[in-house]
Amino acid sequence: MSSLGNSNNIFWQECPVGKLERQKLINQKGCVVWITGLSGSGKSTLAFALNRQLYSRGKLSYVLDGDNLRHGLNKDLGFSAEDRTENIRRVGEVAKLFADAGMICIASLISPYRKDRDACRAMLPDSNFIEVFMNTPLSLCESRDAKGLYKLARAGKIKGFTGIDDPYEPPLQCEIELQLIDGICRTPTAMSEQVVSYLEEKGYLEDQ
Ligand SMILES: Nc1ncnc2c1ncn2[C@@H]1O[C@H](COP(=O)(O)OS(=O)(=O)O)[C@@H](OP(=O)(O)O)[C@H]1O
Ligand SMILES: Nc1ncnc2c1ncn2[C@@H]1O[C@H](COP(=O)(O)OP(=O)(O)O)[C@@H](O)[C@H]1O
Repeated sequence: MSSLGNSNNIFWQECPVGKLERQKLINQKGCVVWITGLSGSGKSTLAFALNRQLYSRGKLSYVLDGDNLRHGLNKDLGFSAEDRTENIRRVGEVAKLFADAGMICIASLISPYRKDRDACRAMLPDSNFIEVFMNTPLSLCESRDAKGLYKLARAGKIKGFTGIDDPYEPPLQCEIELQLIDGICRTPTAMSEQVVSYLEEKGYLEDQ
């Protein structure tokens, strides 16, 4: 390829050590676990619980959390539709690199637009994109209000807050949906175990 996007005269350089070799070396299979949901739905909590459980099993994972990435890589982005799309695109590209390195990459971002999540899925070969939908009702997210942002959004002090005056498009089809059972939210550990079981079932935790 000699031209791509805004860069001209660039050529893909094939690395002599491939993904399969890297996976064999670290004995795991690279993939992306993409956690989407409203603010306060429990994305970061699940991401960190999963990170810990995988670590305990000797599997290396790394969390790309929306809040944290906005302190660095994405510090130039706000919350307009365009900026959110660019935010998700960049994190999708980074997650793809982590998965290519052989890591289990856990991305936890609101990622409110379906087309942006689907674009990230399309970046990953061989269905190595596992979308986890935190289907926590807005009323519960708002009652938690861990950062006080819903209160500010309701008071009109934050404009364009997801779920209040900005859209959230739930997945139409996702690999895992985590929701209340009989109106009760399960523990982060229980939710994380469900994700680990899925990874196990699909062979992501098998020795390579
Ligand atoms: N307007 C608005 N809407 C939604 N969220 C807001 C907004 N302003 C600030 N925040 C804080 O930013 C965190 C979400 O960042 P993300 O990068 O995950 O958002 S997005 O995927 O680009 O929509 C989100 O963190 P989480 O609560 O962890 O989801 C909020 O703390
Ligand atoms: N499974 C859960 N059960 C009870 N409380 C939870 C659970 N998951 C998250 N929380 C609490 O909800 C709040 C928001 O969680 P957080 O992981 O920060 O959500 P998000 O990353 O989606 O904004 C935190 O105070 C957290 O302790």
